[in-house]
Amino acid sequence: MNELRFPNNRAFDFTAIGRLCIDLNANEINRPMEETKTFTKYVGGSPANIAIGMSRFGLNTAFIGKIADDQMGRFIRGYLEENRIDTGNVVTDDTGAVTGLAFTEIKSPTDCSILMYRDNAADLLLTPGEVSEALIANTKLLLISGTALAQSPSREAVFQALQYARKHGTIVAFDLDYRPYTWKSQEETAVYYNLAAEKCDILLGTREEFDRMECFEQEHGDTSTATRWFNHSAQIVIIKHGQEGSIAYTKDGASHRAQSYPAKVVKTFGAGDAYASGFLYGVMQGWTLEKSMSFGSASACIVISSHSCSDAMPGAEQVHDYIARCERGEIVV
Ligand SMILES: Nc1ncnc2c1ncn2[C@@H]1O[C@H](COP(=O)(O)OP(=O)(O)O)[C@@H](O)[C@H]1O
Ligand SMILES: O=C(O)C[C@@H](O)[C@H](O)C(=O)COP(=O)(O)O
Repeated sequence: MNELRFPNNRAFDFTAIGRLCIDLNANEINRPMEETKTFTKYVGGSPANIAIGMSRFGLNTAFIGKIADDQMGRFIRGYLEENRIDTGNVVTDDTGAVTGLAFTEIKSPTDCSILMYRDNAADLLLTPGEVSEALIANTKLLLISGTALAQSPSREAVFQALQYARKHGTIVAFDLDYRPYTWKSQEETAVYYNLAAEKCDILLGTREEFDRMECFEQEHGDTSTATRWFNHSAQIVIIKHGQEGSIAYTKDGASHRAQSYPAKVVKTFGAGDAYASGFLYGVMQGWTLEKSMSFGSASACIVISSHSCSDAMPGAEQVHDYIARCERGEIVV
């Protein structure tokens, strides 16, 4: 059973902290990057995608992050505002840092990769002093994301946000979102991931991401992962297994396995972000874990059947409709 109690009477349902970037998704799909000539620009960055998803579900959403003082940074701010996300805590960098870029290569629906350009990226320059205690105190659910832990000062900014969340009883979800870029070593990654994860109420990651975080542990496996984090603050641990679905554990010892829905896949990236927003939305509505996981899984299908991640984030009606169509056998792959 889900024992989480979200605080009442807060202006914001959801706040995400971390990366605001640009995705440049290949227009000529099903071919390698060497043969790709044109791209479509979207707002990207895993926490940005999740925040956009939450806002499309109708939640009052805010973002804490840092953008470059350039055309890309202004594009990101404008897109968040168009999507009714509060940008009062999105700071503009004044050091000449740039916007992180993710060029996506779509070789086939199952063979996708990302070429990241993240030298001197503005998002990693967020400082602890730029994290608003008032906003976190006025938020029901805070999302942190692993990549922001990769470098100072954004690493300290996330720990400061965690401290404010604990102080004010704000629930924290941690999407492990491990990206090899910007981390220096496996040990560094594991140490900071562990320090953050032990302070969080909900953990979401793929099996590979949990393995990386738990590289100092002897035992690897979904059950031992869940037990380990329940000895800290976690109430819910979700382990995602791609097309094989996902498994959720709750602190009372229950677990639930969700199958994925059929999808006409264009590209695989964006699945995790859409799943996270769908699942967290469900949990915030007080739905059962089963229903929340199904909603996340269907939301993931909608995004992987589309060209973008952020722009394709669905509204709630669209997700309910997708589930209904799957149940009627209308989506055949
Ligand atoms: N090929 C697929 N077909 C249908 N659903 C998928 C597929 N890949 C992923 N999903 C859904 O998205 C969820 C998250 O995907 P996963 O690949 O595990 O995460 P990430 O994108 O973070 O690596 C899965 O639990 C599943 O419900
Ligand atoms: O997170 C990024 O910087 C890139 C994302 O915007 C990108 O679209 C993506 O890879 C999403 O990945 P996933 O949801 O973890 O599959």
